[in-house]
Amino acid sequence: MTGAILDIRGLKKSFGGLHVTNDLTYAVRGGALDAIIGPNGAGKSTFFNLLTGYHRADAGTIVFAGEEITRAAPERIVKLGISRAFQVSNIFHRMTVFENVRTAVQAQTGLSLEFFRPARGLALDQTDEIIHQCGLASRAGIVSGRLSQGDKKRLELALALSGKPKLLLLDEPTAGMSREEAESTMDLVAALNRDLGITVVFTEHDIAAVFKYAERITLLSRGTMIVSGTPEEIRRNEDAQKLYLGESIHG
Ligand SMILES: Nc1ncnc2c1ncn2[C@@H]1O[C@H](COP(=O)(O)OP(=O)(O)OP(=O)(O)O)[C@@H](O)[C@H]1O
Repeated sequence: MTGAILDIRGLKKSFGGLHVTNDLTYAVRGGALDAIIGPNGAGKSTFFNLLTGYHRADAGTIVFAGEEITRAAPERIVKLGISRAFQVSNIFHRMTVFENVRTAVQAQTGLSLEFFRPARGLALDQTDEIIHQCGLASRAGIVSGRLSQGDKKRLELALALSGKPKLLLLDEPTAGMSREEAESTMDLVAALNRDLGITVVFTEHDIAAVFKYAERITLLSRGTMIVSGTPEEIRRNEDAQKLYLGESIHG
C-alpha cells in the first residue's frame, strides 16, 4: 500500500499448537480510521499485542513509519508513536481527571515536575490541551472513579494522547456503553483522527459503530484475514456475511 504508516507481512504467532495469528498481511494508510472485526477468539487482541511488542512474532515483519519494529521492545514502540488505549482501564480512580492526565504527561516526558520548573509549565500546558481535546474540561476536577462510562473512555483516550501517538490502537472503545455514549465516544475518536491527524485502528463488536465510522474494515477469523475493504465492500461480501455479520446489518 502506498502511503502506509503500518505495513505487516506474513505475521505468525502460535501458542502451543494453536495458530492465533496465521500468515497475516495487513496495511494501514497514514491518517486512516480503520476497524478490525471478527468473532471472539479470532486473534484481534493478540494482533495488537504483537504490534505493541507485548508478544514476539514467530515469523513475518511489522514496519511502522518506515522502521521495522517486529522485534522491538514495547518502550521503543511507544517512543516511535504507537499508543494503545485498553479495554481494561488504566485510570487511577482516586485521582482527579487533571491529576491522571498530568501524571501520564509527566511519565512521558520522564522529568520530575518538582525539580525542573520549565518542564512543569510545559507539562501543565500539555495536560490542559489534552483535557480540552478530549472534551473533559468541565470534568477536570472530578475524581476519576466517579466518571460515567463514556467520560472514563475519554480519560483513557487522554492518557493515550500523552505519548503524542502517530497511531492509536483501541480495544473495543464502545464496550459496555449506551448507544449515546458509544456515539459520543466514536465522535471523539473521529475528531482526534481528523483534527490531530492520528491514525486509528480499533477492534469492535459494535457493528453499527464499525460501519458508521471505519474507513476500512478488516475481518479476522482464526488469525487469518478473511477480507479487507470499505464498509460497502464488507457489507456485500459473502464470507463476511457467513462468518460474522449474519443478518445483523441488513436492516
Ligand atoms: N497468552 C496466550 N496463551 C495461550 N493462548 C492464548 C494467549 N493469548 C491468546 N490466546 C488464545 O488465542 C486465541 C485468540 O485470542 P484473542 O484474545 O487474540 O482473540 P480476540 O479476537 O481478541 O477475542 P475477543 O473478541 O474475545 O476479545 C484464543 O483462542 C485465545 O485463547
